[in-house]
Amino acid sequence: MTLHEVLMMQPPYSKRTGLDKALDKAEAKGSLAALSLLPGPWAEAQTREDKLRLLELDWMANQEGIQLQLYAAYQERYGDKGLGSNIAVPTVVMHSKVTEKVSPDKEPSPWDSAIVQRVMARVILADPADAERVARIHVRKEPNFGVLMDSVISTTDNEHWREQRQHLVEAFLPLSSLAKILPVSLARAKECANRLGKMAEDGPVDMSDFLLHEAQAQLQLALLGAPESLMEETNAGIRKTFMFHPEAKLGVLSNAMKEIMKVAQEDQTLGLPSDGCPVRGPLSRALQTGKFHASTDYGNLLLILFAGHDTTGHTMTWLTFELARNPDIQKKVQEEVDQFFRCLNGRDPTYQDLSRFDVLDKCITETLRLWPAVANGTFRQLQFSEELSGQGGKQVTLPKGTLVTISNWCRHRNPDLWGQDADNFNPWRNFATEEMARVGCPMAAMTPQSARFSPFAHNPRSCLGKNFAQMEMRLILSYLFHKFEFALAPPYDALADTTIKASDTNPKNFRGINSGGTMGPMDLEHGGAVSDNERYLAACSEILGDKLGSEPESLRRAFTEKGVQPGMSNLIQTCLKRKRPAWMFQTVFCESCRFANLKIGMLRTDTLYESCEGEFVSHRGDQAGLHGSQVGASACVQTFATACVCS
Ligand code: HEM
Repeated sequence: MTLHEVLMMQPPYSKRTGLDKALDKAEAKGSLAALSLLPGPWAEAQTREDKLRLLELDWMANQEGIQLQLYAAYQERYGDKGLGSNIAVPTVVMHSKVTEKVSPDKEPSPWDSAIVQRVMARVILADPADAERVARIHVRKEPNFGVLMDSVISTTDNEHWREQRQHLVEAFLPLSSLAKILPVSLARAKECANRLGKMAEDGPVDMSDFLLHEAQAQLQLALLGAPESLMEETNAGIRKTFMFHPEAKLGVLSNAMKEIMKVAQEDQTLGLPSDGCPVRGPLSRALQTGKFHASTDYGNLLLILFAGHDTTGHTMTWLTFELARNPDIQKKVQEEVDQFFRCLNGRDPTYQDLSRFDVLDKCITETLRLWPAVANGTFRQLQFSEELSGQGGKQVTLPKGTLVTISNWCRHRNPDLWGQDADNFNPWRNFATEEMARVGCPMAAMTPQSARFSPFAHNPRSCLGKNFAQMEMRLILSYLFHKFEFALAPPYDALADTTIKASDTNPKNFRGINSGGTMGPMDLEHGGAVSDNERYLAACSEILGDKLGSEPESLRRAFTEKGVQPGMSNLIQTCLKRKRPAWMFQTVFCESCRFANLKIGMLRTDTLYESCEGEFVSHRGDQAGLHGSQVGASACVQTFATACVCS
């Protein structure tokens, strides 16, 4: 099993055991210093109760996928530059931490890490100049992607990042790699248009699911060189696991990874440009030839299976959604793609041909602005102290180690940067030259970016897969808009003329759900919001007052009628009374298959407090039938279950 699969067994809301202690520790360690330097909700939190409520709301908003909208509401309420205000928020983070005691007979190593929760301050950088500068010079990541081990996206060691990046980048070179694998991508794009035609015969199609499937297919077939049968077998299962779908099955993701690794190891026809043979499945080849530790290869495959499909699938879904809402623009795209195919006069497009698009380019760029699939942008931890813009234009100095989120959401939606129509889809807006992608030429390697726009993050730690994403999106979308006209089916048709605002904190309204790292559309057919949003609504209304209209009042009444006091502190206290054991993980690597085994250990919460200084880990292992004997107070952790995929 992968750690991601184990996390899938967690309840939607973590048990808040120890939040009080964690807050004490954070205050004692100075981890909340940024909260007094920048505007934000903390200044209004008069009592300890208020502070705990803020932390609980932040956690719940995260679980609901609405955290960025909440931050936008904070910016409008507490900052003096609206969505352009740098603010600071208190938050509960999940950080990976090298564990000293995970195995008594073994020295700690970077990949023996546990996921720990801490209370910390997070700065949301929204001032465009500050955002760009910090992204470019503070390359060090926050350690919040522990599930991905020490992969290129997650490593906090800048040298290790550089080595991986230099090695993997060859698979994404526009002319020497992508142009060579385009025929595989193209064949799948044609197939996808046929597939949609058949599906549409039975009525409306869930385009989000369809496009996520196609993006996963493109990734496996073209970049990883996997056989079609393996792709079809694993596609849906991998996606369900990543989205914590209720039908997701344990072991599906790890078995798929094992099979894909096997192909990468055994298929002699795979090649990178530098191998001097035809380029095929270049990314699989790159994953095999890096000479990195197995934890790095494992993390990179896991990362690529997720980031390589989810981002692109969501971007294409948002684009289709916006064109369905804007039939005039859709018509212009259709005219352009029809003309594109006419010019080809029956031959297949090449990579260079993709440079002919203009309207489609503009629509993709506008989609990346309005609905940035990676809406969080990037998470950094300051490598040295940094001066940036505070309230009233005053410069403030943030200490080294401060957590900084260079969020795309607020900068991409800021009317001061984009005009009063910032919440609307307008591909004709005045994008700067450096914001537009150039696809199909050597310049395609450039990252589309500016101070106000960074859908793929800023260089040097920008997206590695952007060139592939730009290529596959143009292929898929040109075939789809050549063949089909898209309209919104019920219940989505009700959204035809609505403006979806960046700071709408009501989880019941249609919105982007930013969960698991990417922002996809809310599913109106299967219950809408993720979970439990009455608690979120009540907490949100306590903190943002009238932001949610009258609804919270009726909820409050409903709570009172049932004899339940609304307010998060009750929930926290209830959890505190129930002392539950917690879980810890260690991943070790099999000598023969270099693949991961996950060891699952159980911790006593009281022991954990002593050993981990107020940090806590909690998982619902008991619900997954992973019972083990509880260890004595003297030992910190006992490994009792090993899930090996090499058998
Ligand atoms: C529209 C599609 C995509 C968008 C909007 C996107 C966006 C991003 C963003 C914002 C980051 C920075 C994240 C962070 O710092 O935490 C990133 C990193 C990354 N992306 Fe993408 N991505 C897309 C497609 C892809 C694809 C198709 C792949 C692989 C096949 C990929 C692979 C990566 C990798 C490996 C990194 C880490 C780079 C590093 O840290 O040096 N992405 N992406």
